[in-house]
Amino acid sequence: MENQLIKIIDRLPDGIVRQFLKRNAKYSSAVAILAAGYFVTSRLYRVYFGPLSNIPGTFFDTFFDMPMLYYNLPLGTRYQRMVGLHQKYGRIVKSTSRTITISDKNMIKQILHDDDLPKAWAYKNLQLDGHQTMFNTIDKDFHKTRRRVVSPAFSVKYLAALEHLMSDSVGEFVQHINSAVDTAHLHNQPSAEVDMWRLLQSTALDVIGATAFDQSFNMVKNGSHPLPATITRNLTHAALASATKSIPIFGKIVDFFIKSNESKFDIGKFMVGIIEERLKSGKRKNDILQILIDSQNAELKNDRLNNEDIVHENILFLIAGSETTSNTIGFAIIHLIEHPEALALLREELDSVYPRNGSNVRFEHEDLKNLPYLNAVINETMRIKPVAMGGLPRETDRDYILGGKYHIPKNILISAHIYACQVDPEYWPEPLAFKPERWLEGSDIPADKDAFFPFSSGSRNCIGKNFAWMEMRLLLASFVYNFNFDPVPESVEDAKHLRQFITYTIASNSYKVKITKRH
Ligand code: HEM
Repeated sequence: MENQLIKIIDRLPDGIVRQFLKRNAKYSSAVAILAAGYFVTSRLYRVYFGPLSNIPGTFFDTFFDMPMLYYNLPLGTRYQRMVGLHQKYGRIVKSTSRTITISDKNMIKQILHDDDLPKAWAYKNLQLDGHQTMFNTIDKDFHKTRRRVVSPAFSVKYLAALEHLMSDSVGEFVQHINSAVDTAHLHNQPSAEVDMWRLLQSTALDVIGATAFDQSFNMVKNGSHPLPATITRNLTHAALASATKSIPIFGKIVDFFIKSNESKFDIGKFMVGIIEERLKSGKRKNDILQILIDSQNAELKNDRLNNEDIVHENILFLIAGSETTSNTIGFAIIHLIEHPEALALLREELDSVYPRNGSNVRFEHEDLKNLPYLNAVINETMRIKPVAMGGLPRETDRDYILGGKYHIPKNILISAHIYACQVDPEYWPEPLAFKPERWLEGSDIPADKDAFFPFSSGSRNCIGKNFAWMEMRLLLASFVYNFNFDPVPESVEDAKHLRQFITYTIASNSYKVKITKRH
């Protein structure tokens, strides 16, 4: 041991430290042994007597406190491990010495709704250039003010005024598929092959562009736009940087890679251009941006959003409001393909409301919102394919009693694992089966709505919930009503490989279907 230590010291560059260590090699080895002993003892203490020692979990996780990246390899699969831990240890599990995850419906309600614990520190990693938004702030006062100012843009009444913008984008989506089928026929092919996953993403981006600042990105028409592409890239970089920053050299390499891959597109300039144009024109428009701009004349100073605040909130809407809805509808379509009996029931319902007369139908949300089977298909999809698959992390801001019996100290991260809760067999019979009928009145396997949190709960729940419902109903109804569809064989395979990156998605980001027109 002593000789080995001298060898190591010999490799160090000349200097006072090296000379000192060499002369005192004997003492140094004693110090090293003591340090190692301290490390092991303190970790063992943490496992068996630490603040979370009464919570079940693996010895390995608590002893080593492995960084998130370890379980995130291949990227986007951490949620699988957490689900596995819940299956093994139950509804409350320790995943590091300072983190627990819960899948008990009452505990989830307690932390998200009743006690409304603050969001965990990790959300700060999502603050692009350190800028706070309604989503990523962990400051409760900031959030309360920002949410109050933005809320009118998502009220049911205001959304009704935005419906025509949404419907225009959905109309483009239907038109795009119609043209693809016509082109296929011209080439003597019976059906068109369309990548639904990407087309839905493009449609959702067009919807959010049109409703957020009256400017569709024309993604469906043109296939790309630098703004959403840059935002996705920045976000992926932020997530990667946050997962690797605690690993010294690797973190630096990732940082270098990110800097050298930054997009040339200036999001701020693009967005400020739109805001300034609106202010200069003096014209009011019915979109989300107008509500944010109006805040600049608010009586209270804190209620006024400057241009930079508006840019960041709009970026947030693009992120939070696109893949969330498009992936949910993508998964709904996959489930309907796998369950032809459910597809037939949905078609029957839509056909009964809009009798087929050969002309193009423009769906009204007022007619769709109360359709039980349409709502059941979307709810059932959000139950087994929730957007927030990775969990919703909160942090204790005081010594805390969870579920009436677990003593949790301050500064512990508690993550609400909504997926594990939404497939818990005690709450949901046949938990992994896609059964829209559980959401229908009088069902013999009724949905346990208290164990269902797709939009979270409490003060930090999804502000875009009504927006999302309107868009998802319009999109799914239009597709199912107008088209027949079957997957291409590679896509059946693709759909088995899922990942949680920003949202829960298909790893290949692609799902191709063969489409024909229904009439
Ligand atoms: C199927 C669609 C959607 C689902 C399942 C969903 C789900 C969620 C969830 C679970 C949260 C809480 C996240 C957390 O605590 O970390 C959230 C927050 C949020 N969502 Fe959604 N979302 C959807 C669509 C949308 C849309 C369309 C928009 C906007 C146009 C939107 C905007 C937001 C915003 C701004 C927040 C932060 C709210 C706050 O902290 O006050 N979401 N969403």
